Amino acid sequence: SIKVLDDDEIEAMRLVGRLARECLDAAAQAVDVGVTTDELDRLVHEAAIERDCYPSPLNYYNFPKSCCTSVNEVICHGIPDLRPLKDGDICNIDVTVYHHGFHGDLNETFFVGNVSEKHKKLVRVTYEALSKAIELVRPGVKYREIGNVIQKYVAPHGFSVVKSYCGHGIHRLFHTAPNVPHYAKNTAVGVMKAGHTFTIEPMISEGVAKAEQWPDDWTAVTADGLYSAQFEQTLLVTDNGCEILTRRREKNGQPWFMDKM
Ligand SMILES: CCc1ccsc1-c1ccc(O)c(O)c1
Ligand SMILES: [Mn+2]
Ligand SMILES: [Mn+2]
Ligand SMILES: [Mn+2]
Repeated sequence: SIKVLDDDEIEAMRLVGRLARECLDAAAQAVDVGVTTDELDRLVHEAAIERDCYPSPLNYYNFPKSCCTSVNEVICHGIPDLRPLKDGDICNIDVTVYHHGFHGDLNETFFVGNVSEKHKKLVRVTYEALSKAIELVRPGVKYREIGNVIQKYVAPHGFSVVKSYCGHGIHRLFHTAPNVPHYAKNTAVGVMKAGHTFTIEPMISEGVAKAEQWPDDWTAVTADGLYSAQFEQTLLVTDNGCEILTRRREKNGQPWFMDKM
Protein backbone atom coordinates (compact mmCIF):
# COMPACT_ATOMS: atom_id res chain seq x y z
CA SER A 1 0.00 0.00 0.00
CA ILE A 2 1.03 3.59 -0.59
CA LYS A 3 2.06 5.59 2.49
CA VAL A 4 -0.14 8.55 3.47
CA LEU A 5 2.09 11.15 5.13
CA ASP A 6 0.99 12.91 8.31
CA ASP A 7 1.26 16.69 8.77
CA ASP A 8 4.79 16.57 10.23
CA GLU A 9 5.99 14.31 7.41
CA ILE A 10 4.40 16.63 4.84
CA GLU A 11 6.25 19.59 6.38
CA ALA A 12 9.51 17.61 6.17
CA MET A 13 8.84 16.85 2.46
CA ARG A 14 8.07 20.55 1.79
CA LEU A 15 11.44 21.46 3.30
CA VAL A 16 13.54 18.79 1.51
CA GLY A 17 11.75 19.58 -1.77
CA ARG A 18 12.76 23.22 -1.46
CA LEU A 19 16.35 22.28 -0.54
CA ALA A 20 16.62 19.89 -3.51
CA ARG A 21 15.44 22.69 -5.83
CA GLU A 22 18.06 25.05 -4.38
CA CYS A 23 20.79 22.44 -5.01
CA LEU A 24 19.69 21.98 -8.65
CA ASP A 25 19.57 25.77 -9.15
CA ALA A 26 23.13 26.08 -7.76
CA ALA A 27 24.39 23.88 -10.62
CA ALA A 28 21.94 25.24 -13.22
CA GLN A 29 23.46 28.72 -13.06
CA ALA A 30 26.86 27.26 -14.00
CA VAL A 31 25.76 25.30 -17.10
CA ASP A 32 27.70 26.66 -20.10
CA VAL A 33 30.02 25.67 -22.97
CA GLY A 34 33.33 24.41 -21.54
CA VAL A 35 32.01 23.52 -18.09
CA THR A 36 32.48 19.86 -17.13
CA THR A 37 29.70 17.78 -15.64
CA ASP A 38 32.16 16.97 -12.82
CA GLU A 39 32.13 20.70 -11.92
CA LEU A 40 28.32 20.64 -11.93
CA ASP A 41 28.43 17.62 -9.61
CA ARG A 42 30.74 19.50 -7.23
CA LEU A 43 28.33 22.45 -7.13
CA VAL A 44 25.42 20.11 -6.33
CA HIS A 45 27.45 18.31 -3.66
CA GLU A 46 28.60 21.52 -1.95
CA ALA A 47 25.11 23.03 -2.06
CA ALA A 48 23.75 19.87 -0.43
CA ILE A 49 26.35 19.83 2.36
CA GLU A 50 25.81 23.55 2.99
CA ARG A 51 22.10 22.76 3.56
CA ASP A 52 22.71 19.83 5.92
CA CYS A 53 21.60 17.44 3.17
CA TYR A 54 23.13 14.19 1.95
CA PRO A 55 23.26 13.78 -1.88
CA SER A 56 21.12 10.64 -2.19
CA PRO A 57 22.73 9.21 -5.36
CA LEU A 58 26.23 9.06 -3.81
CA ASN A 59 26.92 5.36 -3.19
CA TYR A 60 23.27 4.47 -3.87
CA TYR A 61 23.76 0.98 -5.38
CA ASN A 62 27.41 2.07 -5.68
CA PHE A 63 26.65 5.10 -7.87
CA PRO A 64 29.95 7.06 -7.74
CA LYS A 65 28.81 10.73 -7.76
CA SER A 66 26.34 13.13 -6.07
CA CYS A 67 23.99 13.73 -9.01
CA CYS A 68 23.31 12.34 -12.49
CA THR A 69 24.30 14.37 -15.56
CA SER A 70 22.82 13.05 -18.83
CA VAL A 71 23.91 14.71 -22.08
CA ASN A 72 22.24 14.38 -25.51
CA GLU A 73 21.68 10.68 -26.31
CA VAL A 74 22.15 9.76 -22.65
CA ILE A 75 18.65 9.04 -21.34
CA CYS A 76 19.45 9.05 -17.57
CA HIS A 77 21.95 7.98 -14.90
CA GLY A 78 24.85 9.66 -16.67
CA ILE A 79 27.95 9.86 -14.46
CA PRO A 80 29.50 13.34 -14.07
CA ASP A 81 32.92 13.36 -15.79
CA LEU A 82 35.77 15.56 -17.03
CA ARG A 83 34.44 16.03 -20.56
CA PRO A 84 33.43 19.67 -21.07
CA LEU A 85 29.94 20.55 -22.31
CA LYS A 86 29.92 21.78 -25.91
CA ASP A 87 27.85 24.22 -27.96
CA GLY A 88 24.51 22.66 -28.90
CA ASP A 89 24.42 20.05 -26.10
CA ILE A 90 21.31 19.42 -24.03
CA CYS A 91 22.28 18.48 -20.48
CA ASN A 92 20.04 17.04 -17.76
CA ILE A 93 21.00 17.37 -14.10
CA ASP A 94 19.13 15.06 -11.73
CA VAL A 95 19.36 15.95 -8.04
CA THR A 96 18.09 14.04 -5.03
CA VAL A 97 18.93 15.12 -1.48
CA TYR A 98 18.19 13.55 1.90
CA HIS A 99 17.36 15.88 4.83
CA HIS A 100 16.07 14.95 8.32
CA GLY A 101 14.83 11.56 7.16
CA PHE A 102 13.21 12.47 3.81
CA HIS A 103 14.27 12.61 0.14
CA GLY A 104 13.48 15.28 -2.48
CA ASP A 105 14.09 14.46 -6.17
CA LEU A 106 13.97 16.63 -9.32
CA ASN A 107 15.66 17.20 -12.66
CA GLU A 108 15.69 19.63 -15.59
CA THR A 109 17.23 19.56 -19.05
CA PHE A 110 19.35 22.62 -19.89
CA PHE A 111 20.51 24.18 -23.17
CA VAL A 112 24.29 24.55 -23.64
CA GLY A 113 25.14 27.45 -25.96
CA ASN A 114 23.10 27.47 -29.16
CA VAL A 115 20.82 24.44 -29.39
CA SER A 116 19.21 23.39 -32.70
CA GLU A 117 15.50 24.04 -33.20
CA LYS A 118 14.70 20.32 -33.31
CA HIS A 119 16.47 19.69 -29.96
CA LYS A 120 14.83 22.77 -28.42
CA LYS A 121 11.49 21.30 -29.49
CA LEU A 122 12.33 17.93 -27.88
CA VAL A 123 13.10 19.68 -24.57
CA ARG A 124 10.03 21.94 -24.74
CA VAL A 125 7.63 19.08 -25.57
CA THR A 126 9.11 16.96 -22.76
CA TYR A 127 8.57 19.78 -20.26
CA GLU A 128 5.01 20.33 -21.53
CA ALA A 129 4.26 16.60 -21.20
CA LEU A 130 5.31 16.68 -17.54
CA SER A 131 3.14 19.75 -16.99
CA LYS A 132 0.14 17.97 -18.55
CA ALA A 133 0.69 14.97 -16.30
CA ILE A 134 0.94 17.18 -13.21
CA GLU A 135 -2.41 18.79 -14.13
CA LEU A 136 -3.98 15.33 -13.84
CA VAL A 137 -2.88 14.77 -10.23
CA ARG A 138 -5.64 14.86 -7.62
CA PRO A 139 -7.26 12.39 -5.20
CA GLY A 140 -9.12 9.54 -6.96
CA VAL A 141 -7.04 9.50 -10.16
CA LYS A 142 -5.38 6.16 -10.99
CA TYR A 143 -1.57 6.26 -11.20
CA ARG A 144 -1.77 4.30 -14.48
CA GLU A 145 -3.48 7.30 -16.17
CA ILE A 146 -0.30 9.41 -16.06
CA GLY A 147 1.36 7.40 -18.85
CA ASN A 148 -1.64 7.83 -21.15
CA VAL A 149 -1.44 11.63 -20.84
CA ILE A 150 2.31 11.77 -21.44
CA GLN A 151 2.39 9.44 -24.45
CA LYS A 152 -0.68 11.07 -26.02
CA TYR A 153 1.09 14.42 -25.78
CA VAL A 154 4.47 13.46 -27.25
CA ALA A 155 3.53 10.83 -29.88
CA PRO A 156 2.12 13.36 -32.44
CA HIS A 157 5.61 14.92 -32.59
CA GLY A 158 7.13 11.54 -33.50
CA PHE A 159 8.77 11.26 -30.11
CA SER A 160 8.83 8.07 -28.02
CA VAL A 161 8.49 7.40 -24.29
CA VAL A 162 11.31 5.48 -22.57
CA LYS A 163 9.71 2.54 -20.75
CA SER A 164 12.58 1.18 -18.64
CA TYR A 165 12.55 3.91 -15.95
CA CYS A 166 9.52 5.12 -14.03
CA GLY A 167 8.44 7.74 -11.56
CA HIS A 168 8.21 6.51 -7.97
CA GLY A 169 6.95 7.05 -4.49
CA ILE A 170 9.41 9.07 -2.40
CA HIS A 171 9.53 10.09 1.27
CA ARG A 172 11.61 8.25 3.90
CA LEU A 173 12.76 6.01 1.06
CA PHE A 174 14.25 7.29 -2.25
CA HIS A 175 12.21 4.75 -4.20
CA THR A 176 9.01 3.11 -3.01
CA ALA A 177 5.39 2.57 -4.04
CA PRO A 178 3.76 3.66 -6.29
CA ASN A 179 5.57 2.77 -9.51
CA VAL A 180 4.61 5.44 -12.08
CA PRO A 181 5.20 4.43 -15.73
CA HIS A 182 5.33 7.26 -18.30
CA TYR A 183 3.97 5.20 -21.26
CA ALA A 184 0.39 4.48 -22.32
CA LYS A 185 -1.71 1.44 -21.45
CA ASN A 186 0.40 0.48 -18.44
CA THR A 187 -0.81 -1.69 -15.57
CA ALA A 188 0.41 0.44 -12.66
CA VAL A 189 -1.40 -0.20 -9.39
CA GLY A 190 -2.82 2.46 -7.08
CA VAL A 191 -5.13 5.44 -6.78
CA MET A 192 -3.95 8.92 -5.81
CA LYS A 193 -4.86 10.07 -2.31
CA ALA A 194 -4.13 13.28 -0.35
CA GLY A 195 -0.87 12.79 1.50
CA HIS A 196 0.85 10.68 -1.19
CA THR A 197 4.27 11.93 -2.35
CA PHE A 198 5.77 10.70 -5.64
CA THR A 199 7.74 11.77 -8.71
CA ILE A 200 6.83 12.03 -12.38
CA GLU A 201 10.00 12.03 -14.51
CA PRO A 202 9.32 11.32 -18.22
CA MET A 203 12.25 10.53 -20.51
CA ILE A 204 11.28 11.42 -24.10
CA SER A 205 13.40 10.37 -27.09
CA GLU A 206 13.58 11.84 -30.59
CA GLY A 207 13.66 8.38 -32.14
CA VAL A 208 13.20 4.89 -30.69
CA ALA A 209 12.16 4.26 -27.09
CA LYS A 210 14.77 1.51 -26.60
CA ALA A 211 17.42 2.15 -23.94
CA GLU A 212 20.82 0.49 -23.83
CA GLN A 213 23.26 0.47 -20.93
CA TRP A 214 26.98 1.29 -21.16
CA PRO A 215 29.55 -1.04 -19.57
CA ASP A 216 29.92 1.48 -16.69
CA ASP A 217 26.76 -0.25 -15.40
CA TRP A 218 24.98 3.09 -15.17
CA THR A 219 24.71 5.24 -18.26
CA ALA A 220 21.52 4.59 -20.21
CA VAL A 221 21.59 5.70 -23.86
CA THR A 222 19.14 5.65 -26.76
CA ALA A 223 19.61 2.64 -29.07
CA ASP A 224 19.68 4.91 -32.15
CA GLY A 225 21.96 7.65 -30.78
CA LEU A 226 19.23 10.27 -31.14
CA TYR A 227 18.70 12.68 -28.25
CA SER A 228 16.54 12.18 -25.16
CA ALA A 229 15.25 14.80 -22.70
CA GLN A 230 13.79 14.56 -19.19
CA PHE A 231 12.13 16.67 -16.47
CA GLU A 232 11.21 15.57 -12.96
CA GLN A 233 9.29 16.99 -10.01
CA THR A 234 8.40 15.60 -6.58
CA LEU A 235 4.65 16.04 -5.97
CA LEU A 236 2.36 15.99 -2.94
CA VAL A 237 -1.28 15.01 -3.58
CA THR A 238 -3.58 17.53 -1.84
CA ASP A 239 -7.34 17.63 -1.33
CA ASN A 240 -7.88 19.71 -4.48
CA GLY A 241 -4.92 18.70 -6.67
CA CYS A 242 -1.22 18.67 -5.98
CA GLU A 243 1.65 20.74 -4.65
CA ILE A 244 4.92 20.71 -6.64
CA LEU A 245 7.37 20.37 -3.75
CA THR A 246 10.44 20.89 -5.98
CA ARG A 247 9.04 23.81 -7.98
CA ARG A 248 11.22 26.75 -8.99
CA ARG A 249 10.35 29.68 -6.79
CA GLU A 250 11.71 32.37 -9.10
CA LYS A 251 10.93 33.41 -12.69
CA ASN A 252 7.27 32.45 -12.22
CA GLY A 253 8.33 28.83 -11.83
CA GLN A 254 9.49 28.63 -15.46
CA PRO A 255 12.18 25.99 -16.19
CA TRP A 256 15.69 27.27 -16.88
CA PHE A 257 15.69 26.42 -20.64
CA MET A 258 12.74 28.82 -21.19
CA ASP A 259 15.09 31.82 -20.83
CA LYS A 260 16.94 30.57 -23.94
CA MET A 261 13.98 29.65 -26.20
C1 LIG B 1 21.99 7.57 -9.36
C2 LIG B 1 20.77 7.36 -8.59
C3 LIG B 1 20.12 6.14 -9.05
C4 LIG B 1 20.70 4.87 -8.92
C5 LIG B 1 19.87 3.84 -9.35
S1 LIG B 1 18.40 4.58 -9.93
C6 LIG B 1 18.89 6.17 -9.60
C7 LIG B 1 18.02 7.29 -9.86
C8 LIG B 1 18.49 8.47 -10.43
C9 LIG B 1 17.60 9.53 -10.62
C10 LIG B 1 16.26 9.42 -10.27
O1 LIG B 1 15.33 10.42 -10.42
C11 LIG B 1 15.82 8.26 -9.72
O2 LIG B 1 14.53 8.21 -9.37
C12 LIG B 1 16.70 7.18 -9.53
MN1 LIG C 1 19.69 13.23 -22.74
MN1 LIG D 1 15.71 12.31 -10.06
MN1 LIG E 1 13.35 9.99 -9.42
